[in-house]
Amino acid sequence: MSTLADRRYLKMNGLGNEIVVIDLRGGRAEISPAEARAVAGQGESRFDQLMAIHDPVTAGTDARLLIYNTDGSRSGACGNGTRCVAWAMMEDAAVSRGTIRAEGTLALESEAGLLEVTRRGPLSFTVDMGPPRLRWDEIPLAEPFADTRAIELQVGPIDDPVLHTPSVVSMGNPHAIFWVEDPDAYDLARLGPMLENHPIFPERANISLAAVRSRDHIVLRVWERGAGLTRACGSAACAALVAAARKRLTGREATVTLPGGDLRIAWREEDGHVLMTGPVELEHDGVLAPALFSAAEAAAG
Ligand SMILES: N[C@@H](CCC[C@H](N)C(=O)O)C(=O)O
Repeated sequence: MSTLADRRYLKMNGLGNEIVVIDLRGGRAEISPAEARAVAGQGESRFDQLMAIHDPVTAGTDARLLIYNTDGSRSGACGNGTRCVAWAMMEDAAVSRGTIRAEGTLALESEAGLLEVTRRGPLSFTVDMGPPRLRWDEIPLAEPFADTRAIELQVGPIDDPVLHTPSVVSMGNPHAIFWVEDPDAYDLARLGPMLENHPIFPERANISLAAVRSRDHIVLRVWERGAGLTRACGSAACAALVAAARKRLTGREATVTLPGGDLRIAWREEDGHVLMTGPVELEHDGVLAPALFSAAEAAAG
């Protein structure tokens, strides 16, 4: 029987980015890709990202996060999900273990590094997403590019020239940002899978269409690696602000408007860290039914 069967979960969202939070502290095993897909495949526990809270490894941190996409793959970062985890660890009676906190910070380790989260209000959090990675081999790309503000991409079947010169940024996960006049004018459900799996991205990439409306306003739509079209992606919003500031299209602070709403992003001058502020919402809590996992176990042999 899966270690996830009968386990409590929280269904949350960050600007409509669907997040499931599961507490696996107490030495519980990591979730397998098949288990993640089994949870994602159910109506009630459907997610864009599953955030698994594990025991901390590094002294001085509060927890370690493992982040799963709908297709069972893992990601180093998830901005919207990290805010949801912080809410659960400060506010949910079970996950907070009786230490409900109306304010304060949490230090969360992800596979991409340390994420510090500060509570701003009952449903509002700021995540310090750390510095962006801008070198071609940090993103990573399959071949060297001296300047990642714009790379030349060979995309045979796409004839729109603006879709051949994305900016690329890693926020702990790979992002390609295509600069367009109107993100809604493109069929992102068709372009997304083609660009996500382009051979220049050996670890695939999150694909954004971005329009700069003013020095402090970007409009964004995102096709997420491993999850598809989502209503918001926090790390993509951070990547878009960094890329826009590097191209001198905006300053170092902007509101990023996604289909699910607004995030405020700041690229701090002093230490180069990117700060993301936005809301969370609890939709329901539930218990994962053992039956969810029989198919996953059968498939895993
Ligand atoms: N929605 C997330 C990012 C999710 C991770 C992504 N799909 C990946 O595989 O890198 C966010 O809010 O940052």
